[in-house]
Amino acid sequence: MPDEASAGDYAAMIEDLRGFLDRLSSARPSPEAVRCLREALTGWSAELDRSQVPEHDRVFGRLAGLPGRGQTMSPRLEIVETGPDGSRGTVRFGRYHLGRNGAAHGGSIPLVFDEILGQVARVNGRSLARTAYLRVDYRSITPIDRDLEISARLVSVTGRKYVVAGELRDGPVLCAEAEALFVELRPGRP
Ligand SMILES: CCCCCCCCCCCC(=O)SCCNC(=O)CCNC(=O)[C@H](O)C(C)(C)COP(=O)(O)OP(=O)(O)OC[C@H]1O[C@@H](n2cnc3c(N)ncnc32)[C@H](O)[C@@H]1OP(=O)(O)O
Repeated sequence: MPDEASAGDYAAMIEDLRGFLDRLSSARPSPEAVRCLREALTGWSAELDRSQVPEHDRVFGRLAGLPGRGQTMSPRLEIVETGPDGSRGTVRFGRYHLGRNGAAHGGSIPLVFDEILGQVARVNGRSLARTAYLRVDYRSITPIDRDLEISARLVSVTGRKYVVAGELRDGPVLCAEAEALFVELRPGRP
């Protein structure tokens, strides 16, 4: 893991990357801009090729406590309260997550539920738990570009099985709800 100072830089860089992806996905760049962008990206890919590491040494997604834990795969999730029975926070779907007509892409919603529900299972699990199923009901469109409330609560624990439920709300409007089963891995299972 990076030290505290460089973790701060890394976190800021991830925020920049989110902003970049939002702008890219809502832009209609000129051919010249596309050429320049491609050149810059090729240069950065070559630079990053020089610092590739095994999974357990990487930084992406492993900065616990940071919004989105320092990754850009799922929408930006900020946990504001967490405990053994659940957690709640805010999530913001950017323009990058736009499906159509102002609504977030349906596939981006399970991503964020897997994150918050998985964290609740992990707090309760003695060891790593994996998602066995994740069911999402879409109740109303999920708007992009504003903070939404998201919550997760532990429903039951039966042996290695943790059932966790969640809700995504835009003020009084229920956008989506989810239920997932996490199964604690048997010892020695990868
Ligand atoms: C900073 C870091 C933060 C990190 C925080 C990060 C949070 C993000 C969390 C993300 C987590 C993921 O996305 S994980 C990635 C997506 N998931 C996966 O790849 C999982 C793939 N599936 C598997 O590996 C396996 O099927 C498991 C581990 C889920 C279960 O296998 P197993 O351990 O052999 O257990 P098994 O005997 O099959 O099942 C145990 C019990 O669960 C039940 N069970 C199993 N699957 C199901 C199912 N789909 N639906 C209903 N019930 C099921 C069985 O009937 C049984 O019940 P009974 O007979 O005992 O009553």
